[in-house]
Amino acid sequence: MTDGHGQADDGIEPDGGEATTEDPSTEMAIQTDVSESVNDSDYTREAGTLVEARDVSVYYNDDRALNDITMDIPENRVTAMIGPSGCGKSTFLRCINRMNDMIDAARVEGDLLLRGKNVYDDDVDPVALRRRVGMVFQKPNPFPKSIYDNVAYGLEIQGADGDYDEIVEESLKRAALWDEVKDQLDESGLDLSGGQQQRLCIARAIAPDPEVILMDEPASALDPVATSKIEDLIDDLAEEYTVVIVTHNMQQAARISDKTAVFLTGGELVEFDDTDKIFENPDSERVEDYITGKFG
Ligand SMILES: Nc1ncnc2c1ncn2[C@@H]1O[C@H](COP(=O)(O)OP(=O)(O)OP(=O)(O)O)[C@@H](O)[C@H]1O
Repeated sequence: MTDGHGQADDGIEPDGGEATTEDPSTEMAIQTDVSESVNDSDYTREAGTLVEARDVSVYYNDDRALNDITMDIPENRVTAMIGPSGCGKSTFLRCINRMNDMIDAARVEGDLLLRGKNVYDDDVDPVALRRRVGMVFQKPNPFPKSIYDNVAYGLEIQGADGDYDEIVEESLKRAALWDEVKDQLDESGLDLSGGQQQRLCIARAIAPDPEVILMDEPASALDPVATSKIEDLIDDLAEEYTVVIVTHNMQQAARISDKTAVFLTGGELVEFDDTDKIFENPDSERVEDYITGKFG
């Protein structure tokens, strides 16, 4: 994000310190698991849809950042959100796991349903929700802890059951990092390369076994080789998870996503469709102009 709401390097303090919207320790605080209540279905929905936005608007104080967004995000697919800077992509992403709750000025209107349950209902615990909706940020933000502890940390503070060694190994494998780090699990996560750190953060997001993984420009701080690994990984992840990714890179959206949502100035969702359709034959002239680089 480029609008002054900060990167995680000033907020990641697993043993204390101020929480930010990009601080994974915030998401992982010990809470009673109310995931059952999130699963209760109050709504009918289209088969294959995991996340539904219904007339979602977001305001920061009096300024509207998102304008009546309605869209269905399919399960086990990669959905990309593209659009010019400031059009509300990150704001929308943060609606899905209620990270906007941490921004005092933010107010969300409308319904945001996960498996048919409005995540903004009073009986939904945002921290339990964030175990089901993991998040990976633009800049890799591992904890200043060992590789092992980076992945196990969230499990520990949640008091999660299970064999942590097994979960750590499995998460690192799913994040395509295991082979590179299996002999150095006790070494600091901060000593890894940027691309490895980002895959470590993905392993950390996977460890609690979420249903959705939100990614906010996960490769924009990485070199082309590391970016390519992350893109391959995203493709693999979609076999098990629903991935929603914000990217500034249109080629990346075209390469990795099944669906693309185009947000334009004013926080408007102008078109949402199969990625091929958006890039080859969009309905909206404004989308065509954006895709072809006429503005934005
Ligand atoms: N914490 C905040 N407080 C006040 N305004 C905010 C905050 N976060 C975002 N905004 C405003 O909301 C609008 C949408 O911002 P958002 O970061 O969601 O856009 P974006 O499309 O993700 O942008 P970028 O591509 O630059 O990251 C912008 O006008 C931005 O200035």
